[in-house]
Amino acid sequence: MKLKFTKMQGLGNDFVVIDGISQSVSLSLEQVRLLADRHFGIGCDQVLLVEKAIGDADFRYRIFNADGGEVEQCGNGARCFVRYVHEHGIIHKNEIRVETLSGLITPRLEANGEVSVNMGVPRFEPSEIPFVAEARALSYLLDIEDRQIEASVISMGNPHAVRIIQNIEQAPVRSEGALIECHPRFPKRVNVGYMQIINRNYIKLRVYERGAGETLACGTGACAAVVAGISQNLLEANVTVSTRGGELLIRWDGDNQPVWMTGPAVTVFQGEISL
Ligand SMILES: N[C@H](CCC[C@H](N)C(=O)O)C(=O)O
Repeated sequence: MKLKFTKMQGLGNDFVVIDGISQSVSLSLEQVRLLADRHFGIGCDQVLLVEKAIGDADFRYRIFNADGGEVEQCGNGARCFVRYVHEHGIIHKNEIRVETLSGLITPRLEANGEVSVNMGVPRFEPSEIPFVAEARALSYLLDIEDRQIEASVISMGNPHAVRIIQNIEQAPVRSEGALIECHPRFPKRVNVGYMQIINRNYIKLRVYERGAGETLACGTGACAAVVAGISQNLLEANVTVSTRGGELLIRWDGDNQPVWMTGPAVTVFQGEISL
């Protein structure tokens, strides 16, 4: 099967984007892993599939981690998605409605070239994450090897554990993140964010992503970290999130309000691969 693809990135979180509308695409777990492989394939953190909507939205947006697993949501990918369908002339309106496994999101191309996305309402009930816990709490203690660590647990459609740390450069992102990702209290595994609060409108964040490892940026991780900080009265409604790949603007007005994310989306190159 020959597949046309477009390589894109949002703050260094990189994607192979495939048009599943003009091409008939059916990807096995092994084929996704090959596309994502940085030595034997194209290389990316996630593979994004553009499909016709099932309902009355404009598109369906399918997301596969580098390990081949299909997941519910991807924030940086959503910005690249709207850039992709515009650049390929598939649609011309600036705000689009996109179905994901976790519900509808509305990415919007801004006049200044950035992209804003309504990422939906965060969820906190353990059963909605999913997370094994007696009751909902602002943070939880997890047994990791010979110690206990504290984390907030939030869903942005996909599951996130958020740790508050004092020094982002010394955060045990890969060693501890890998242990939390597969912790038995997360039946579907979890993305693990390490947040250093600089002030009430500025944080630094690193994320060990489920199914991809540490990435240069994680859009849903930025949303989850800001929600965790605001929920604990540590942050204001508008927060700049500094990631290793650059800055995201996140806004959340609390309670049942949606989280808004604004940031860049860049096309790197196009190509064709034989699978
Ligand atoms: N690794 C995530 C999916 C990609 C999320 C991330 N790339 C983003 O920008 O939100 C998960 O397994 O839920």
